[in-house]
Amino acid sequence: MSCLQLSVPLLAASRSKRTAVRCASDRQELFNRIAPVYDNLNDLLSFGQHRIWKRMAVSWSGAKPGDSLLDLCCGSGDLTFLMSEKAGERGKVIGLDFSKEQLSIASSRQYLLSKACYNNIEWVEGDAVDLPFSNGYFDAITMGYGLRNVVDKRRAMQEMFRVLKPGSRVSILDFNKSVQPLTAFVQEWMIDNVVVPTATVYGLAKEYQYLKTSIDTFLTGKELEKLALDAGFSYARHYEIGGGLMGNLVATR
Ligand SMILES: C/C(=C\Cc1cc(O)c2ccccc2c1O)CCC[C@H](C)CCC[C@H](C)CCCC(C)C
Ligand SMILES: C[S@@+](CC[C@H](N)C(=O)[O-])C[C@H]1O[C@@H](n2cnc3c(N)ncnc32)[C@H](O)[C@@H]1O
Repeated sequence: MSCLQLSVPLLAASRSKRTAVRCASDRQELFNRIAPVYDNLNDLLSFGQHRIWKRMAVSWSGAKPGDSLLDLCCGSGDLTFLMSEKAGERGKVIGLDFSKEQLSIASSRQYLLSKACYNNIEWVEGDAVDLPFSNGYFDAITMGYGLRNVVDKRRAMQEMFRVLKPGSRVSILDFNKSVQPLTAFVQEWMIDNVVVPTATVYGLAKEYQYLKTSIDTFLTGKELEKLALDAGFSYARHYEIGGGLMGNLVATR
């Protein structure tokens, strides 16, 4: 069984350093594989709603003109481009990801979209659990659909705390691991009966089946708030959006 199917208890029990590294590389390869169709499938499968959820995440980050901003697990750059528009030409945005293919798509989109402010973007290949930035460097951080995919979530939260300026915010958008049985049922039904069958057409059934496992083994809103407070954040609040299917954690350093 690949670690894309392992539950957290199994993963935690067998978590040698080697297992965690293999799991991270399995996920890195997964996002490299889906990179060519990732954006189109997100638009198709959420009827474009994911763009609204991403705008909400960026607004909650408090990003403003002239800021130094980080979009963590940037993928193809959706939130990076939104943060770039917030920072403006006086600001700067770093989009960090460990998938070469996702960063390649992001860089191509930057060229094709060719908005003046997008010159403030720098793409960095790196790991969310070992950020190549000094302490207290960023005015705001976004992380869209990334935390659920990071093996060592605690370490990633500690790194976000470290590189944020005091009083600044992180805004973390992801699927919501709902405690409401009906919401959880609808989310699972959509993935099983719409998302995976659609992904199967592109030969990516396994990759999108991982979505369900990763949500099942994710943290609830309350657990995410505790993760942030344990990392040192002074304030943390998780908001359910998209009818409870998605959630956004806002934490202040
Ligand atoms: C932007 C979205 C998901 C990004 C995403 C995150 C991951 O961790 C993945 C892992 C493996 C493969 C793909 C992804 C991935 O795409 C959210 C929207 C896209 C979703 C794929 C669609 C989810 C459908 C919802 C469960 C129901 C939507 C209801 C609709 C708004 C009426
Ligand atoms: C679902 S995509 C999200 C992309 C983008 N933020 C968005 O909202 O569409 C998750 C991204 O997280 C990246 N990722 C997962 N674990 C990571 C890690 N430990 N370090 C850096 N990037 C990571 C993957 O390569 C992938 O591009």
